[in-house]
Formats: sequence, structure tokens, C-alpha cells
Amino acid sequence: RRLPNVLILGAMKAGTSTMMRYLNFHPDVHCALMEVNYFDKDENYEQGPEWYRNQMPWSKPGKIVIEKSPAYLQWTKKVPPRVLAFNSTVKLIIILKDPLKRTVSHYTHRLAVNGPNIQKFYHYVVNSETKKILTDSLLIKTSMYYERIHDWFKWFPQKQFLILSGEQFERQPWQTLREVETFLGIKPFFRHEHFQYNSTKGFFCLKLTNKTHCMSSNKGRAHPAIALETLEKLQNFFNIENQKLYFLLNRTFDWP
Ligand SMILES: Nc1ncnc2c1ncn2[C@@H]1O[C@H](COP(=O)(O)OS(=O)(=O)O)[C@@H](OP(=O)(O)O)[C@H]1O
Repeated sequence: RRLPNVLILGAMKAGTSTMMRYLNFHPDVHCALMEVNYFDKDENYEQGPEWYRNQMPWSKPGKIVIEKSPAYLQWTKKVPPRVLAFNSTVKLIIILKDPLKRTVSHYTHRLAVNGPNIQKFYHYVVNSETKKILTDSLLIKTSMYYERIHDWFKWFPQKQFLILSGEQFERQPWQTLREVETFLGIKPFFRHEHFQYNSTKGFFCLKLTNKTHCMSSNKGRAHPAIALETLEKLQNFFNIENQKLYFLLNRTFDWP
């Protein structure tokens, strides 16, 4: 077992599990298929690097080992200095998706995990007294990409990051995977003809041999209807956040 030389930091609900599932088929890659949460959870970090290594898959020398824990793009004060102390040359991948859609997906995830009796979406994202956006709520904090990535850029040079569009990954996974292959310096493996659109799921599935690999039913869930007023309020908030992100990265994404 070898320690990872690539981390997928997040964002939670931006397509990170699908990315890991696909990359694990690449002959030069081994992926840890569980989220290890080594750098964010103190009780794991305190176990030390040997513990971390033992959570990794078996791997052959010279291959790429990838771990992903989307919490690494949530706890961005604590995690980056720990990662720097671990490996200053580690490659870092981030997938971003329209922050409004990501926030609703995050809430949908909570509904699925905790049941229908949790608070309404509005109460997770807006302070009902001040009517201000709850920037400390994990649902919002995770979608504040400018802040999260800016925190990471304090510790690692930009050239160590690959920042991907979750929308492009959904529409043309073969293209996004080619970007990853180039970034990792591994041979091109995934091709357009390996992907079949599944109209029931509403997503592409990977077909390498005669077996088709679709994500399970907890990926690509139907989202609950959210009041238009709440969505507009959030969109106004994210418009400003997104502009800051575009300036930081010197590129735009196709979000409204
Ligand atoms: N091929 C394929 N199949 C199914 N789902 C796909 C796929 N590609 C991307 N997605 C999107 O991935 C979203 C879940 O993101 P993550 O895997 O990052 O979630 S998690 O953080 O690991 O819980 C998931 O979000 P929801 O639609 O809210 O379930 C999908 O939008």
C-alpha cells in the first residue's frame, strides 16, 4: 500500500464519486474508494501517516494513488497546512458545479440521510430573523468556492491544482477525464465511445467491456422543489461569489 500522490478535494456533490469510480478503471491509477477523511478529522489525523497508508488500496510501484474526501474543500483553514506537511508536491483536483445546484444537492443528501423531518431548506441557508444568508452553514460554506480555493492557494501554487467543471463532466465525461489524464501525465485511456447516455438516469454511464457501470441510485437523485424567492436570494448571493472566483482563477464557468 502506498500513500496517495493525488487528492480530490471536492466539492461535495460536484461529481467526485463518479470521477473516482471512473479513474479507478485507468490502468495507471489506484483509487481509495472510501472517503478516508484523514486531513480533516482530528481522530484520523492523530493516527499518523502509517494509519493513512493502511487505508489505501494495494498499488503497483509507479502508479498513481488517489484519495478523495470532499471535506478537504470544506475545512480549508485546517486541511491545507496538514496536506503541505504531508507532501508539498501532491497534485490537487477540484471539481466545481453551479453553487446553487450544489447547495440544493447537499440538502437533498441530508434529506436522504436524516429523513424528511429535518428543517426546511430555507432554514439551512437563511437566518429567519436577519434574512441574511447563513455563511457559516456547511451548505453555504461549501458553495463559497472563492473563499475555499483562496484558502488553499495560500499554501500551494496554482499550478498544482486542476480545477474542473462538474457540468462539463456530466455532459462530456470523456473530455474531463482527458484533462485529468494530461494533468497526471498518464496515458490517454478513456474515449468518447466508452460512454453511453442512460436516459432513465439522465447521466452517462461507463461501458468499457460488455458491462455498463452506472452510478447507484444515491447519485443523480431528484431534488425537492425550493421556493423561487429563496432560490433568487441565493442566486444574488452566489453571483457576487462567482465573480470573485472567476477573477481568482482567471476563467469563467457556465453558471447563471
Ligand atoms: N454519471 C453520473 N451519474 C450520476 N451522478 C453524476 C454523474 N456525473 C455527475 N453526477 C453528479 O454527481 C453528484 C454527486 O456528487 P458527488 O459524487 O461529489 O457526491 S458526494 O460528495 O460524494 O456525496 C450527483 O448529484 P445529485 O444529482 O444531486 O445526486 C450528480 O449530479
